[in-house]
Amino acid sequence: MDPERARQILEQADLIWSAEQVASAVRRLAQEITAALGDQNPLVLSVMGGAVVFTGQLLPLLSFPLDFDTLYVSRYRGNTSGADVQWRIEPPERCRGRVVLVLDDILDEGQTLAAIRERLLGAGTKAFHSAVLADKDIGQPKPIRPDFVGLTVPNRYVFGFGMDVYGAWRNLPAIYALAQR
Ligand SMILES: O=P(O)(O)OC[C@H]1O[C@H](OP(=O)(O)OP(=O)(O)O)[C@H](O)[C@@H]1O
Ligand SMILES: Nc1nc2[nH]cnc2c(=O)[nH]1
Repeated sequence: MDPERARQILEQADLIWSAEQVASAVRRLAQEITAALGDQNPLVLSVMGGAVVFTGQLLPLLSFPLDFDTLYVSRYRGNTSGADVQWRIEPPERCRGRVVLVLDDILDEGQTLAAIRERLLGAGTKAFHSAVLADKDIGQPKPIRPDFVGLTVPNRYVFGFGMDVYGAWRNLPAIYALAQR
């Protein structure tokens, strides 16, 4: 995106969760995940690209044995509304028979995470768990409920901490909502 436009979007956006609030939520999630899965030797799968920052902050706080790999699934593809779920990196073969923890940045309508669960269970995953940094309050039922949720965000398009706005600002340490027109 044109950098001037990116700066303008950030200036007009509303701060939803500060960097310290997000970091605190990640620390709490690490404790909850450790208590639940610390003796399960899980395969942790990070959903590229939005979960990259969440994953990078969370993994060093998980001080128990685990394996790590990535999935690459995309539904929004730089837009602010979702389309079909497209797989760019499929689940690894080694998910078979494993306890799996999927990390994603945001649960919006839940279609992406539900599709991931279906694909992983179909590929022989023994137990599926999921953690999302942000759960969007869409006011409607969702097809999946994550085991671990960091923060709730309002029913607006949000960005920062791995989440993009038209491709920009994944690098922000806090979470913002796009200004409403
Ligand atoms: O709950 P849903 O409505 O299905 O939306 C959630 C998904 O949307 C985002 O991915 P996106 O398709 O934007 O790709 P990205 O991770 O590359 O940003 C996010 O990372 C989730 O995977
Ligand atoms: N960046 C971003 N990606 C999403 N994917 C689904 N909802 C959202 C959202 O609000 N922001």
